[in-house]
Amino acid sequence: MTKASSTINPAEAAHFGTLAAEWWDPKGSSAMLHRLNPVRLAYIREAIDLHFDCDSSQLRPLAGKKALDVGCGAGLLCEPLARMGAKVTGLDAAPENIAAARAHAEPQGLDIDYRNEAIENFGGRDHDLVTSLEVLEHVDDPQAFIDGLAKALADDGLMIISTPNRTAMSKLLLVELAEITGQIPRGTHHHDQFITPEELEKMLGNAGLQVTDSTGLSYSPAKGFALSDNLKLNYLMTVVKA
Ligand SMILES: C[S@@+](CC[C@H](N)C(=O)[O-])C[C@H]1O[C@@H](n2cnc3c(N)ncnc32)[C@H](O)[C@@H]1O
Repeated sequence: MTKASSTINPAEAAHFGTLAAEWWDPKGSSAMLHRLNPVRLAYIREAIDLHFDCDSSQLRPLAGKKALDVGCGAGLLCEPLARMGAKVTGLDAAPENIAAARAHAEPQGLDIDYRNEAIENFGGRDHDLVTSLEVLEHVDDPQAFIDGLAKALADDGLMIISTPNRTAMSKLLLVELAEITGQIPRGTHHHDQFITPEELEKMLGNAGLQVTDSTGLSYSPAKGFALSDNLKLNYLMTVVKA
C-alpha cells in the first residue's frame, strides 16, 4: 500500500501502473524509455567515474556503494546500477511497477530492494548515488520531492536527475507529436508540469544541493536521442551537496 504522501499524485501512479506489464518490452508502451536508456546510462557512468574516481574499464564501479532510484518504474536503471555493484533500492508510486520490477530482477539473481513508497516516507539515508529520471514532471510538490532526495543523499554523494524542459519544442515533440503518433502513451505528459533548468536549479539550491553539470538530451529522427548542449527538449543534471 502507498502511504499517504504529498508528492505522489494518485492519477499519475494509476496511469503508470497500467503500463507495468509492457515495461520491459522495448517495443511496448515504454519504448521511448528503452531508446533513452543507453544515452542516459553513458552520462551516468561518466558522472560515476568522475565522482568516485573510477576507471571506465571497471565493471563494478559501484561495488560497496548504496544507490537509490526514485520513480524507478520496473527497473530500467536499477538493474544496470545493481550490475555495476551497487546495493540498490528502487521506489515507485505504482505498486504494479514494483511487482513488475521484482518479477524481472529475481530470475536474474539481481538483489534489488523495490518498494512502493514515497520519498518523503522513506527513512533511508547516506546513499552514495541518488537518481530520479523522468519523474519530477509527474510529482505533486516537486520541492518536497527534491527535499526528500536530498535527505537520502550522503554528504559526499552524487545525484543525477533528468526531466523535460518547459519549452515550445518539448510541447510539440513530447506532448503533441509523441502522443499523437503513439510513441508515448496518451495522457503521460502535462506540459504545464514541466520544469525549466533554472527552476530546478533553484529548487535544488533550496534543498542544499548544487548543480555541477547540465547536459541536454536532444532527439533527431536520423540519430535518435543524443547528449547535447541544447537543453530545450530534455536535460540531465549532475548534483552534489553544496
Ligand atoms: C516516466 S516514468 C520513468 C521511470 C524510470 N525512472 C525511467 O526513467 O526508466 C515515471 C515513473 O515515476 C513514477 N512516479 C510518479 N510520481 C512519483 C512519485 N511522486 N514518487 C515516486 N514515483 C513516482 C511513476 O509511477 C513511473 O514509474
